[in-house]
Amino acid sequence: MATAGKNLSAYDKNTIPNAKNFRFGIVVSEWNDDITENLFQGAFDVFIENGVLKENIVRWNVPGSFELIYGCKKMQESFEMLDAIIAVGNVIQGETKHFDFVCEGVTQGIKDLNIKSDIPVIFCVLTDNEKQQSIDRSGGKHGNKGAEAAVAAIKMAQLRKDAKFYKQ
Ligand SMILES: Nc1c(NC[C@H](O)[C@H](O)[C@H](O)CO)[nH]c(=O)[nH]c1=O
Ligand SMILES: CC(=O)[C@@H](O)COP(=O)(O)O
Repeated sequence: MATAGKNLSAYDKNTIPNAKNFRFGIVVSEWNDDITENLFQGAFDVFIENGVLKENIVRWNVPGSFELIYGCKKMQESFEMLDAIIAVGNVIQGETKHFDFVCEGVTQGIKDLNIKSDIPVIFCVLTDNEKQQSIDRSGGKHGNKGAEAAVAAIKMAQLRKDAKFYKQ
């Protein structure tokens, strides 16, 4: 189902573990900050709704989505107690192929971070053909991708915790 068929902000609280003991990082791209700020707020609000303490949410900013890779890597290295990180960005097609390279680079880079580190990085990067699509997915008619990312972060933090338990 495409995004157009669902509300990105909708989730069943009964399927979400209580997150009061989890600690999260959010790395936010400053490109298209009118969009990325809404994505950040969507994620932040879902964390608070599910019991995360404000002092357990760390935010860093980076210039653009391509820098999310390095920013998330350094956050993994700097805060080993984090349970998950969300990478927040918004890439919008321009006149050239730069869009393709930024999107592919960020996608592969964040994938690599998930392989190399024990702290999961959630992909909250909108890769849109036009601005209206970004507006629609950052608190508009299709909900907020940031909310969806926070739900994923909580679920992955719980999976990571369960995996450590079974490894004992
Ligand atoms: N055009 C967009 C960019 N471009 C900038 C790159 O992300 C990067 O910061 C630059 O190439 C320097 O390394 N970034 C976005 O996040 N969104 C865009 O639409
Ligand atoms: C994704 C981009 O870097 C892009 O928005 C830049 O625009 P352009 O391709 O017109 O240089």
